[in-house]
Amino acid sequence: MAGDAGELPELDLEKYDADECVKIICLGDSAVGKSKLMERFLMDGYRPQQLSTYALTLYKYTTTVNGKTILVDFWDTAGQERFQSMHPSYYHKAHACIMVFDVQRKITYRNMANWYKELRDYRPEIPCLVVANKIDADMKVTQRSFNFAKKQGLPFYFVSAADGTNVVKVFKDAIHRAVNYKQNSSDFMDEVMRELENFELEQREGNSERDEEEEEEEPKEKPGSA
Ligand SMILES: Nc1nc2c(ncn2[C@@H]2O[C@H](COP(=O)(O)OP(=O)(O)OP(=O)(O)O)[C@@H](O)[C@H]2O)c(=O)[nH]1
Ligand SMILES: [Mg+2]
Repeated sequence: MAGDAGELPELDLEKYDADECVKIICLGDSAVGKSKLMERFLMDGYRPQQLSTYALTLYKYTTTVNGKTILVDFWDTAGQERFQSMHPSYYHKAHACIMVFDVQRKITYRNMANWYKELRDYRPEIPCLVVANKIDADMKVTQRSFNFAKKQGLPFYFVSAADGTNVVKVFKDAIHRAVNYKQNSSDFMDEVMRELENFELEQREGNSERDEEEEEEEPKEKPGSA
């Protein structure tokens, strides 16, 4: 299950040979294009027709930031309109959030405030990026001002999952912000998590050094003892 992977980042780090692991979540009403944006970024593709995401989809992606290998867990979920809010575990240990609305549907923009409130209840300080999707349907919308992001002091992007406009930029910015947040956050629980991860890393490194020493120290067979 996806949740298990989120709870065992140290195993993932080894498996993917990564230095750091970050979790990025996506929020927004149903059908605003969350899954399509991920599809566009991760697969560089876009299939026009697709069912809603059923529950939770977890995508793994590795990249390099400042010379370090970063494993990114992208969490995509579905049908928020149907559920109104997300399960707390969705927010758990997230390092950045991409909030999406559909420029063609006003209600999805108005609901940004609700999503943002819920996000802040769980993750008061993580970077949040606001994304206005589907600009390909009517380029004139980019002349309009959507003040929600500005009011909250959040970065804002006009994008299109359909033709790819700004998609890579949003995701790259989100990854950089997530890594930066993870390394420098002053949120108390994050600091505790960071200490724990460092402690586990040190222990693992200690163990593997000891294993190597033990291998070297294996008694050599005495000549003629066989
Ligand atoms: N024109 C246009 N249509 C888009 C764009 N992005 C998504 N769509 C369409 O919008 C619909 C919903 O996209 P999804 O990515 O499934 O939306 P979602 O936010 O993941 O929806 P849920 O999984 O139900 O929460 C699909 O029919 C897409 O083809 C876009 O950039 N432009
Ligand atoms: Mg979806």
